[in-house]
Amino acid sequence: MTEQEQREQEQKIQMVNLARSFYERGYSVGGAGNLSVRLDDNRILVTPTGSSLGRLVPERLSVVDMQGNWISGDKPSKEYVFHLALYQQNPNCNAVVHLHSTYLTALSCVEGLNTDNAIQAFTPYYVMRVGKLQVIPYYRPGSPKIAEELAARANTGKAFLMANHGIVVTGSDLIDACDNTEELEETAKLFFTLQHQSIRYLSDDEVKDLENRGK
Ligand SMILES: O=C(CO)COP(=O)(O)O
Ligand SMILES: [Zn+2]
Repeated sequence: MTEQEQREQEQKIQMVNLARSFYERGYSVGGAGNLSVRLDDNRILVTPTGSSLGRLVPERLSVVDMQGNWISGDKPSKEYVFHLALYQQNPNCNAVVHLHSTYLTALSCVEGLNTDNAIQAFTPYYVMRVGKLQVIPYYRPGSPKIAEELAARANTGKAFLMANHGIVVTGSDLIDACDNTEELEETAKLFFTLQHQSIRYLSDDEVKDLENRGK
């Protein structure tokens, strides 16, 4: 096995393990959600369409090239087009997570969200990991319009709430994208938990101080 093949095998096993962990902790149900990661040679590893995140198999994960040609594995997720759009537009994006996780999906169904940032910061890690949560309009799952919306915003943030659908989060690698997603889901959970409280949001200065520090 070449070094590249070895690394690719490790990335496949990592995807299966992280996806199963999401599934086991209730972040995904049924066949919902999809993950992808950038491989060498302009190729993308993506979860197959219709697959449960709890039961992925390394050898069956799909590989597509940057033009969207299906190279190997099972048929790729119907959302692979929007995953590709993010990789094509943003060279720093190396992994993408899409989930219908409960609290973020609940938030995606709320009327009148601020589409520039659906959650104003009230905890530091939200700022440090994600920063802001833009909202893209509703399109049916698999619509090429989702890719257009994300391509236009690919360099403006890491997290995108898809109205009445779920969440898309990017990262520097798959672990980073998964950690960003978990932080965001937790933030949405806190947001609903605090619904009837008056929240002390972080001030602009407090947010700026965090933005300059990274995570
Ligand atoms: O979440 C999904 C669609 O938005 C799941 O689709 P796939 O099973 O094709 O990945
Ligand atoms: Zn979906």
